[in-house]
Amino acid sequence: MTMTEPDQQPDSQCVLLIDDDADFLAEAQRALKSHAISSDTLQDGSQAVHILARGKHSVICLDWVMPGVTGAELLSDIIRLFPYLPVIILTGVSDLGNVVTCIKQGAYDYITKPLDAAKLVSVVQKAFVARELTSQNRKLTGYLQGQPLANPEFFSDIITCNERMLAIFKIIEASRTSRQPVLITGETGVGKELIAKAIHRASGLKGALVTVNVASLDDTMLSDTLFGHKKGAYTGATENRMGLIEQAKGGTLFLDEIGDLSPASQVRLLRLLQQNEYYRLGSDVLHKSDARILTASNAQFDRLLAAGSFRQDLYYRVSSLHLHIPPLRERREDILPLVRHYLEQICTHMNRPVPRLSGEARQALLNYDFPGNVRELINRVSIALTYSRNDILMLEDFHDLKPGTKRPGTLLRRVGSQQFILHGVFPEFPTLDEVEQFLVEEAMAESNGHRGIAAELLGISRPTLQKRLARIEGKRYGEED
Ligand SMILES: Nc1ncnc2c1ncn2[C@@H]1O[C@H](COP(=O)(O)OP(=O)(O)OP(=O)(O)O)[C@@H](O)[C@H]1O
Repeated sequence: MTMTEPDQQPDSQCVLLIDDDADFLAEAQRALKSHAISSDTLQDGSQAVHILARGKHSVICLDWVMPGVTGAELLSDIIRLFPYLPVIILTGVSDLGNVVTCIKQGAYDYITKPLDAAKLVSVVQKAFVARELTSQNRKLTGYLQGQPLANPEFFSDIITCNERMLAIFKIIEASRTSRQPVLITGETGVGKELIAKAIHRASGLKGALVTVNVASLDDTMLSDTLFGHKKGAYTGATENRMGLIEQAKGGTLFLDEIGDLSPASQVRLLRLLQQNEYYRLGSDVLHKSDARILTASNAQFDRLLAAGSFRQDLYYRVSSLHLHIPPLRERREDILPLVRHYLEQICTHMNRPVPRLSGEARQALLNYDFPGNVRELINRVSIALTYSRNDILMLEDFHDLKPGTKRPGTLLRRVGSQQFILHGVFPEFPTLDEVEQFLVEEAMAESNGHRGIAAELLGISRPTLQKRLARIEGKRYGEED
């Protein structure tokens, strides 16, 4: 039997210390506590499995030599029942010969007695990270094997049916309990800020999501904005001011455009990430920060690193997890659902009926590269609606969009494990009539309005096409079939 992994990792990182020596347990517990690591102790190994089954602990420290149930016996039980939990063996120097055996058996690491407090803390901290990575890997493997999203509501404001985007959602879900920094990259307008919001939502952190665009701030303004200042720190600092880090307490600090940080600001950010500590300007009182740090940039970091304009150590720090959002031209199946979504949103706002798209306009939108990505798409939809009061948006309403040639395969490609591209064209499962109208309009667009060619493409006679076109026109103007 293997105990299944609890769905979520424990909120707090808690160690279970198992040793028959009460003094050793007290000393180890004190050492961990001084680094804000909580622990429970057990002097008798016979209760260990029962307690671990509650799922509270993420790391175990286990004495090798104990009366009753020995460390060796317990280790094999723990590895069999809780294979995802790192076990650190506590052993005397004279028993070092056993270490090879227990590491081979699956123990994570060992610490020798008498206790070296710094060593204990450092091995336990590493084990927490290992535990987190194992947990993320297990979840990811499950997802990639086809499990659906467990919490689609985290991503409800992101319109997509693209496989790479869905994989990013799954990574966010799998790492939702992590407090490590995340770097989000991608071209301008791809939705990096929306992804940051989703990460914050998924984290369940109670504090706020505080966003700062660091590109517009020089070194002093950045320090002032992030860390705050003490009254009198500089001319004009007439009041104490709390920094945004403090506002993000218990929450998330999202630093946008970090590729543009000056060298001095990079050093400040590195220090904050390494030590989770900072001083307000003009103050020598040290403040602690527990805000999760997310960063984003549309820069290409390999170039910045090669040019030496971005510190390598900072890059490694901010990119514990690196999510790259693909541009819209690499996920064309998202274009029409996004157009429809924003048509509906803007029309609701303008209190007008939602127009349809002509086949030509639809084809041109599908073929356009959108260098400004979703932001540009929203602008184009909004401008088209401003120019056209008709109940059908024509190609001419989308300025500068050239009718392109159809990309082979785009419309029929399978996306995701259960979704077809049909969902990329129709918001809901379409009726036969809707599919027919779509195909007729596509054929007319493809043939540049030549009815003979369109009829041939559709495999019907010209008079039949004529009838269907008349029916579509009739519907458009509210006539009965
Ligand atoms: N998949 C999506 N679904 C719905 N709206 C989206 C999607 N992606 C982006 N948007 C919208 O597009 C606009 C731009 O998105 P966002 O600000 O998140 O992009 P960004 O990558 O952070 O851009 P920049 O690098 O310029 O800051 C926003 O209005 C956002 O709501």
